Amino acid sequence: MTIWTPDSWRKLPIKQQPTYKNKELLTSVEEQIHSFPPLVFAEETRELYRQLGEVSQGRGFLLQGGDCAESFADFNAANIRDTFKVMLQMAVVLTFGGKVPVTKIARVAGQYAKPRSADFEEVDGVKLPSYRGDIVNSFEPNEAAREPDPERLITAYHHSASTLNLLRAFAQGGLADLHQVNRWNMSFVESNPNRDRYQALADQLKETLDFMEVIGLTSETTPMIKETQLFTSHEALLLNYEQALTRKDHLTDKWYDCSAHMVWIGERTRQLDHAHIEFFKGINNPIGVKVGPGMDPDELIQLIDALNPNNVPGRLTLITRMGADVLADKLPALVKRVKQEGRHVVWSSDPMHGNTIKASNGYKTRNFDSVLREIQQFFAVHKSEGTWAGGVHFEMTGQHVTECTGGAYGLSEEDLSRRYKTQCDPRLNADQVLELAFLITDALKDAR
Ligand SMILES: O=C[C@H](O)[C@H](O)COP(=O)(O)O
Ligand SMILES: C=C(OP(=O)(O)O)C(=O)O
Ligand SMILES: [Mn+2]
Repeated sequence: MTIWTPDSWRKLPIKQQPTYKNKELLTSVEEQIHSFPPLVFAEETRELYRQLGEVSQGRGFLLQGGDCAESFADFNAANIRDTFKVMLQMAVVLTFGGKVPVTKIARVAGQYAKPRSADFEEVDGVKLPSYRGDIVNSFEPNEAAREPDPERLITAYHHSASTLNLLRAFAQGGLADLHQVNRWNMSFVESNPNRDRYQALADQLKETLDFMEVIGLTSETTPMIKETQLFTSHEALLLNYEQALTRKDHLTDKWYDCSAHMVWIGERTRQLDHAHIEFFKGINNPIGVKVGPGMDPDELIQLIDALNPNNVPGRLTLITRMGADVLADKLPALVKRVKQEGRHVVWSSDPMHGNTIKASNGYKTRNFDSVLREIQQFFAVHKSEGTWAGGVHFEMTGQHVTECTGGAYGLSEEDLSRRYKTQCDPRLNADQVLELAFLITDALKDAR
């Protein structure tokens, strides 16, 4: 048996890594990042681990969401604030409507690296190396911009640090006040074409807050009303970056990847004998793995054995991304087997990545109804298997983009060109994703 070290992954095959021309510069960048402060503190990560342990036992629900790919160009206070706001709005709806504590993890402050289906892509008739996320190369459609640049690792680190700094300030500094979140939700409901479906829940929430106020549970007397906790996460794709931020925690003498509270392995890099699985074995963060339609029950058990050999609740989140038409066929066997073997996992549904389509006008998109259908089926499967549908994982933004079709405003394929801003996959906009939160509360309440 080999001994795990933060760099033991380097001996194994690895997919989806950029090829840098300047290796010396790369090494020097890795050393610099290694000397930088960690982005998160191990103790916060342990708190998330504990909460996910509760989720795995059916006593909580996980809400994870954010950009497919954060971008350096969109790095500003308004974007960070709007992501924070919409996460909170959804969490309040799910907590109140589903009557269950909600753990919030954003895809933020480090979600910069993208695995791609192909090494090359065609932009306006020109064949170019694929864009692999701002931490690797530039979205600009020209050959020079697409060259992987090691300095981008440092830029990504600094952007992540300031993003996290602002998120922490928002979480503790008053922006998370429940009364405020409720006002945002009321205004969402009032202007929504489907307001009749959402009004009752919004009214009940308002009445509850009013009642709490009357009996003295106010923002002044009750810190829980005005503060919140938002954890960070990203796909830990570039293992050199993750290694540079992996630190030994002196309280416990254990290794933590301090680039985010939670990190996950993508669908394209979860081969059992490859580098990503090796790296994840040794870090003590709560971790996730994407599980696509190609997964079979034996392989899943081997994956769980590798990543959570001691079967600790909270350690492992399985993020299923099957596609609305495939889920009913593929998920039950996986869920049955994991249950039969008594493995503690958080089952979370990513209803985005199995439902990506190309619109007739060429845009990569997803339809609101397919997304909703995948989530509903996810709940239905867990209901019939007697397991807990533990969470949802969205690609979303607080911005009013037009990247996914459908929703209350009936976005059509023709609307996509109006505000199609994503640098990778299409995100649900603030209205669409909040609508989903309202629409899944019944399934959540029923599951409970
Ligand atoms: O976010 C996920 C992947 O990076 C993305 O879906 C890949 O997209 P592609 O198939 O266009 O490469
Ligand atoms: C790359 C992603 O997903 P998957 O690995 O499931 O394709 C993603 O979450 O952006
Ligand atoms: Mn994506």
